[in-house]
Amino acid sequence: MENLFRLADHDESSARRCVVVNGPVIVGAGPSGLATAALLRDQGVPFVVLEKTDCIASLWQKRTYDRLKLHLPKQFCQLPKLPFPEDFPEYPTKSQFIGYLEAYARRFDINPQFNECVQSARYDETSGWWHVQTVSTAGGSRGEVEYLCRWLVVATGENAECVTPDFEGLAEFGGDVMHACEYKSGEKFAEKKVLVVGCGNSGMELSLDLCNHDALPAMVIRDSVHVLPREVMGISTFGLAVLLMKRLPLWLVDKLLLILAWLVLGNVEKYGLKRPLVGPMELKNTKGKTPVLDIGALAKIRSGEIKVVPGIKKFSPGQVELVNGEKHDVDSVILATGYRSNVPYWLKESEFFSKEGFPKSSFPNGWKGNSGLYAVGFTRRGLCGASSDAINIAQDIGKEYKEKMGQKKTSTPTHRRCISQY
Ligand SMILES: Cc1cc2nc3c(=O)[nH]c(=O)nc-3n(C[C@H](O)[C@H](O)[C@H](O)COP(=O)(O)OP(=O)(O)OC[C@H]3O[C@@H](n4cnc5c(N)ncnc54)[C@H](O)[C@@H]3O)c2cc1C
Ligand SMILES: NC(=O)C1=CN([C@@H]2O[C@H](COP(=O)(O)OP(=O)(O)OC[C@H]3O[C@@H](n4cnc5c(N)ncnc54)[C@H](OP(=O)(O)O)[C@@H]3O)[C@@H](O)[C@H]2O)C=CC1
Ligand SMILES: O=C(O)C(=O)Cc1c[nH]c2ccccc12
Repeated sequence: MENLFRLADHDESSARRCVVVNGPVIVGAGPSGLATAALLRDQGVPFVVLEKTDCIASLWQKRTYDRLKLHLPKQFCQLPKLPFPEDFPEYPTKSQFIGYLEAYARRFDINPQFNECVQSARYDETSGWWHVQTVSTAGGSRGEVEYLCRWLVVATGENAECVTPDFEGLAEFGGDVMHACEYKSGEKFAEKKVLVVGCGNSGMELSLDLCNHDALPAMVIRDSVHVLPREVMGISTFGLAVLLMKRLPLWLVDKLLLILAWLVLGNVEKYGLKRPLVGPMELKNTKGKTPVLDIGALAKIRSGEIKVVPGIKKFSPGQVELVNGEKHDVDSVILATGYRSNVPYWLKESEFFSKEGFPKSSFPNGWKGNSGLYAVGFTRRGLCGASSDAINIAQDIGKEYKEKMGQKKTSTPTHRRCISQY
């Protein structure tokens, strides 16, 4: 805590504390927050990382399934300043990636304040300080803390909250219902009829995992989806797309990807996988909708082991009714219906962030707002987008921090609850 001036209330055991941070507060200890912290550490800028769970990279540690692997080649997923170990495979496993992130935090001496959930953050124009309020998520009563800082880095991620649509009759369905983020393995679903709602990478990979555990999955595709092979003749489709995008217009890259997909996968529309009218990379860039990088689900769809069904009309006890009128018996439902940002719940700001909780300016301009506000990891470009933001942010804050340090001592905030300092 060498980087904090702690301003305690009347006594240490009191429920409210006020902490002045001589540097940025980073909200979230996922890959984005860690990358930003590492680059700040490298420049000698002090910071505090606030994390609502009890570990780093909670999405990866607590909210993903056992057999998950990165689906982009490793060179697109490593964070700045520390490459993956040489013996990592092309597509690292979840546990390898978590091990790498743990080592990353250790290497850059990043020690987040765990179990502190940011509930509100607002900028005080008069004083020029951000007021960041947290509440303890640990058992017991460590109480609430207010952090005061000049810079606020939002690193809470694009996947902070689960999207769980409100289907008619779901409350009466009676079987197991879970979101994809709670799914660990298909083991307990053997011989069960499982309805997987959604056909993004989660829906596809969970359906495949269910098949591999002898379950009977049916996957809901309510509209359309781009499925691409993860590799073409041993070359990563994503890597190829990145290379092509440097030289060719997006529409042409998309045309080439779709030709390749057709050559490798054939016509997937006959299995119910209607392609969107907009190309895969354009759709990712404009709507954030990630194309599916197939790791084997398509073969199971072809063989009929994964059934494809249209949108849901409603549920009834033990059954689902689809928009085409068909009714199916179902044992369990897995909602692979995506995620959303949680920024609108806590950040009191509407100039830089949209009401959906994403920066209004698109990549590469969405990392810096006004009054010392920053966003890392909201580019819809996965881990490589997060690294790019982190580099920009750390450079910018580093420069300002050094300027401020060069000036005369800046005023400490006057705040009614901040009565002492050390
Ligand atoms: C299943 C899955 C697989 C993926 N695979 C890939 C891949 O292979 N390659 C790739 O490039 N991208 C992938 N992604 C994209 C993913 O967004 C990134 O991998 C990465 O986790 C993003 O990092 P982040 O730090 O921005 O967000 P997160 O990893 O979500 O971290 C945000 C952190 O902020 C914390 N937090 C949230 N709200 C608060 C709050 N109010 N107060 C305090 N703390 C808070 C959370 O607990 C969390 O620890 C995948 C996503 C998912 C869901
Ligand atoms: N191995 C890996 O690296 C993996 C990576 N990921 C990544 O995680 C992120 C999140 O992926 P994912 O969880 O798949 O979320 P997505 O947002 O990509 O997909 C959500 C899916 O749910 C569907 N859906 C939403 N609401 C409904 C509804 N009411 N009825 C029927 N369908 C509905 C959507 O359909 P529609 O398109 O019509 O809205 C879409 O098919 C992505 O970036 C993905 O690439 C995920 C899994 C594995
Ligand atoms: O896996 C994800 O969620 C990503 O965001 C990684 C990613 C960024 N750009 C893409 C384009 C095609 C497929 C995956 C990605």
